[in-house]
Amino acid sequence: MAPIDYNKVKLASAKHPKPPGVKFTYGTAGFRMKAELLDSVTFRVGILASLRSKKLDSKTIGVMITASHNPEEDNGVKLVDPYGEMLEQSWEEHATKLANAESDDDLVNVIQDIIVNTGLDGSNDSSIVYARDTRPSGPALVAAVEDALKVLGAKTLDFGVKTTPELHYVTRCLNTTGTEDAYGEPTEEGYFKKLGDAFRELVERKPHPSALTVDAANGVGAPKIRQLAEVVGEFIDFNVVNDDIYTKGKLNFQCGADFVKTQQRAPPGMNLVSGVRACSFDGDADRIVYYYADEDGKFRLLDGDKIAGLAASFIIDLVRTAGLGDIKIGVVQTAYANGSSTAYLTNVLKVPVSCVPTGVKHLHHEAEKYDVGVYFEANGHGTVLFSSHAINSIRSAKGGTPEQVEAINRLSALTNLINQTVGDAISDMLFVESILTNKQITLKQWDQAYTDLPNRLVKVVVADRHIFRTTDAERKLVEPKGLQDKINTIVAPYTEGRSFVRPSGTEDVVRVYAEAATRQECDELAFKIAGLVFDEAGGVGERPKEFL
Ligand SMILES: CC(=O)N[C@H]1[C@@H](OP(=O)(O)O)O[C@H](CO)[C@@H](O)[C@@H]1O
Ligand SMILES: [Mg+2]
Repeated sequence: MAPIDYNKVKLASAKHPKPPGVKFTYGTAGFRMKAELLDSVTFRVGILASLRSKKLDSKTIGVMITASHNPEEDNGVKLVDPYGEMLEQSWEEHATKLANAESDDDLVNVIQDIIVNTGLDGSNDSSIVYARDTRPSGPALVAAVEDALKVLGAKTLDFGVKTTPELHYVTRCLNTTGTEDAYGEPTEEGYFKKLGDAFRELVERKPHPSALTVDAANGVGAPKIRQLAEVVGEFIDFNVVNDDIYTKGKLNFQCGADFVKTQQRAPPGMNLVSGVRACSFDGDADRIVYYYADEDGKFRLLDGDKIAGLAASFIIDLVRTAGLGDIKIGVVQTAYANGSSTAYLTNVLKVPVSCVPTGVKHLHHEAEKYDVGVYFEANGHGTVLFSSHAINSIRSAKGGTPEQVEAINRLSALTNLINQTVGDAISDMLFVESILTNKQITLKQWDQAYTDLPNRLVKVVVADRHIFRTTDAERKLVEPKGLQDKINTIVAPYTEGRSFVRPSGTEDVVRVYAEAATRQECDELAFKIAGLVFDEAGGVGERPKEFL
């Protein structure tokens, strides 16, 4: 217990000056931008982490240095709350204010304001765990965080080069060790052992599938899959590609989950012939998409929506077989979920589906409302949350018949296999593999659950995207006034047509999404709506072109 020494803070801060005039915002994914602009930001995020820990009775806070699927020259930093969740939203504003303090004196003022506003005790102890992905800019940014933590006397644990979900996992473990909510061993070995044991429980005694090609985006997922292979290698062969974490410029370049989802094709160089099973991680391994080539060699994507459908149908069957009918299952999506996936969940699986605004924190919170909440963004970020009611029901269930006992054991293993703190490419991959193994189905059979409607996502650059305001989980525009009526008129004649417009939370663009019964109708619709937005809302640069 020691009060904050503001002179020391100022001296340390002087070594991490804020680039004048730059405006920083703690957004959906924390701070993210060109790495060269981030030194002062990471130093200050170190301060914020310590304050957050002081506020929460010295619980351990996580700091992750990553820019996920962004280009290699970018980096970013975000905080993880004690149970492995994203930083509480009300603190995002404190993060933004700290990052934007122009001088060392301003910084001290902002710290003092945060202390007063949040009623925290500045002399409390603080505890921080931090990690980074494989970006070359990572070590220097970690050093900036360490400078801040040192000056505030925080207890620290350097978790090294890790995936984002590993950091979320360890943060929760550190805060629950010795309690009845104990989440696991707070080490990387503990993480792999937890996943490995659960996977073994789910797949042993079943015929193994063929090898899985894993595109690691030339990122941190590559070394981690090798470590995973040491614990699950007897059940599954991984063929890791795009695993070069050393050559400059390769991270996320023409590979990874974001490339595959947006380009709707395999990474160049991957030999995706019929019969190959493949998946892609993103740069910090918290997203995954699957894909394969059909008999004609045509690329087929199994995105986050398909994973949600597979997961929900598997869990519904297990819960039913286990006789645990009081466990209520729900699925959470965003407006970007393919209309066919929503129809499949609603009409075939008959499971409640909620639609929430874009961004994992919205999905996570909504999923907490169910006993078992499955959430996935179409881009492949998602997980399954089991409420304490569900976990208690599963753990205390006995089961009469062998089928019941087996279903209960499977559900219990799933609660350990699935990383419930955040979407996790490694955990989600093992989850999907265990379902495919249990059902003894191929990627093609999984794909046949429903057929995606052709869809297109277009970016439109406008003078000021902040004039766009939405409602109804971002599916309707409230402002600019009158624009939604015009969109409705354009969409109306299209079979199964749907289109919505919203400002991006991570890029300076407006996103236009469209889907319709055929590729041609979909592209025509996307083109018309993008053109409408450009014409009516101050489009900048080139007017959106027709898709050929
Ligand atoms: C259409 C789309 O994929 N949007 C992404 C993107 O958000 P935007 O607000 O659309 O820029 O980045 C978010 C953070 O990574 C991710 O959660 C989200 O799914
Ligand atoms: Mg990511």
